[in-house]
Amino acid sequence: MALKKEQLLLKVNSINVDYEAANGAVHAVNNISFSLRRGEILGLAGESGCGKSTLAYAIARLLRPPAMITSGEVLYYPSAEHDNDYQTVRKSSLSKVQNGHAIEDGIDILKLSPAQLRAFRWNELSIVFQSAMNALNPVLSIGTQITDVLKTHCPEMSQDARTQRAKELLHLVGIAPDRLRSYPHELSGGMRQRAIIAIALALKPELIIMDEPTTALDVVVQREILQLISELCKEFNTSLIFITHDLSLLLELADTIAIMYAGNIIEHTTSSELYRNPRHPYSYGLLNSFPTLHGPRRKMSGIPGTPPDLRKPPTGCTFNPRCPLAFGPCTAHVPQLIPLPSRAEGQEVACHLYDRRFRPEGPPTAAEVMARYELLAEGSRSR
Ligand SMILES: Nc1ncnc2c1ncn2[C@@H]1O[C@H](COP(=O)(O)OP(=O)(O)OP(=O)(O)O)[C@@H](O)[C@H]1O
Repeated sequence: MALKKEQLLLKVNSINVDYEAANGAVHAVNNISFSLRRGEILGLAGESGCGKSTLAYAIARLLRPPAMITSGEVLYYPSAEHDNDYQTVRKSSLSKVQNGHAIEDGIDILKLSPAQLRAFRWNELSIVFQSAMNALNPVLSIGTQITDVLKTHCPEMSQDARTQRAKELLHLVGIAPDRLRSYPHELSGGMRQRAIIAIALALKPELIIMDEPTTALDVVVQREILQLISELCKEFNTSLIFITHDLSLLLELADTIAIMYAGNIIEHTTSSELYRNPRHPYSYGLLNSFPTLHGPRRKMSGIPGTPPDLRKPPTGCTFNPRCPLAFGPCTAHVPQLIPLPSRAEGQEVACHLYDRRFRPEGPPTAAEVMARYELLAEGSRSR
């Protein structure tokens, strides 16, 4: 999607990640490119194993062997303005990360040295992992865990100022500041998740990555946490990459959604556009695989079949063996993620059905896609 320069926070260019294995490399992320605005909440969705975590961890430089980033760049454009409280800290962390490069040119995260990465993490980017609730240290109070982050990254901050900041952070995430002395086991699941979010926000990073942060919580608490995340991102203009296989969550939280399939982004658009007009047959199937709380009732069909083996993905479009609308070009050519010409919001789709060279009559209607899915489902039931 085209962005004004000052809005741009992250630009991922043609990133590829493989997992090396004795029986062949797993192509977990395949030539993915996208941009992220300041303050944007981007949801990454797709079935288990499609590469969501690998992509996010590649951006954060958290992958370890056998994972290998084989090519690409991840350009980061931090804001030139600094929050008053953190002016000195950010200035010094950024100058380490920049290493003489102008911010306008972007800083390639993939080229940062270990020392630069240390300055980059927490200050510029923080991460909330899967099963984050268990990431808290059981033998340290919540307050100590927050002040430890501040101590490591803002050594010049006094103990009193750190405690004050920890109280502010707890208040921000809806935990009473007197809980500073509580240990993780004394907090409910939802409160522990809030504490994790407080830690992620401690140094006011520009970007947070959250990988399935709410899956262990019940639905009501999950909604409360999502609401909190959304409010905090808006308040601080923080960008968020939120990973989940639960598309219904993303439709409520995210500004934009990238749907992944077998290591590729196959559709990238706004949440509202995806909900109203999914374009890729896979997005359509995914949306119709779960009930939504709002909007018109959809007939649920699911997507018959399973994702491919990423060591030997099918030729052409990787979704073609499961696609109810696959036709000639789908097995022969790899579709590229390209903007739909008529879409002002920059909806991008990687599907030959939208390529007039292959389908001069234009893409199928939603009713046509649905009818084909039903046929496919009937076929797989009768087998
Ligand atoms: N250490 C590893 N060695 C080999 N293959 C791996 C390794 N880790 C992940 N993979 C493979 O890489 C692909 C992408 O995995 P990844 O965890 O990124 O997917 P995901 O979409 O985040 O899945 P989930 O929703 O289940 O977390 C999968 O096919 C997975 O089997």
